[in-house]
Amino acid sequence: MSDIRYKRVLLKLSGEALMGGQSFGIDPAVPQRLAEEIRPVYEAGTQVAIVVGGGNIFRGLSGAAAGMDRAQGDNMGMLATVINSLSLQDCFERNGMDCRVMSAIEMRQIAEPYIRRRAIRHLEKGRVTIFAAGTGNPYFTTDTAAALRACEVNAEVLMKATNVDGIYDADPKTHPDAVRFDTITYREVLRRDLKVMDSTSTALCHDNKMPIMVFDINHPGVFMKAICGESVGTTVVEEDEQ
Ligand SMILES: Nc1ncnc2c1ncn2[C@@H]1O[C@H](COP(=O)(O)OP(=O)(O)OP(=O)(O)O)[C@@H](O)[C@H]1O
Ligand SMILES: O=c1ccn([C@@H]2O[C@H](COP(=O)(O)O)[C@@H](O)[C@H]2O)c(=O)[nH]1
Repeated sequence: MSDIRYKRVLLKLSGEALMGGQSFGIDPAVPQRLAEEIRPVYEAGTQVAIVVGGGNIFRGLSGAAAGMDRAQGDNMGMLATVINSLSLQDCFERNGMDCRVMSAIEMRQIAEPYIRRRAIRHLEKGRVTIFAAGTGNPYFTTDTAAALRACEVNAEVLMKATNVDGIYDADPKTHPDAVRFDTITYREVLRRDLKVMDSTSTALCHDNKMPIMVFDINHPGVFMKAICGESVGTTVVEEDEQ
């Protein structure tokens, strides 16, 4: 294995991936596998911040499509991310990792409130630090929360761990002939309207020079490879880096 390249990263985990083989909720085997994926990185001393999605439980847009008030649905979606965060914390702790959950929406009995300086302190002490409840605002996504928190805690890279092995020229789930990029610029992701991340999160990363990597978390060892700077999916870069 090559040397560790990144000392502090923000890992965005798909909520949908937590379902495993189920159609809803959390398959306990998935947090366990994630713990096994993250532990070598934790033990190697890389500081790991995490944002997890909520798509396995609720998305505000789906609620709105069914006639619900959008902001109300988004609040439910943010609470879904808290459930996922607590599930991950429980599993990570059982796997010997120190872990804290910080919520963008105050719920002090079950999670610390998100305070940027405290978050950085947790990371400096080597605790896996999970940022729950998205940005705390409706009309956003956890991808945008991940971009925001990555910038706030001075992460070196935003790693989007998902169910696809990178960014394609079309959604590979609906276009089996789609072609994967090894690298692509932020502008190109936005221009082509590629949906692997929402445009707000891509723009935020671009404006703040936050590198993005997208890879398939279902490949064992992929997180450590990414931490070592190996090419494991797609990297989003500036024009002059291509
Ligand atoms: N051009 C593209 N390249 C790669 N994936 C794409 C593209 N367009 C759409 N996708 C889809 O984006 C999804 C990746 O994001 P993910 O499932 O992590 O979604 P999310 O909304 O961030 O997660 P969550 O489940 O937490 O709500 C894949 O399911 C993939 O099918
Ligand atoms: O800042 C945020 C983040 C999320 N939401 C709501 O939560 C769900 C789940 O997040 P995903 O990114 O889709 O996994 C999302 O659909 C929004 O409804 C939010 O309102 N604000």
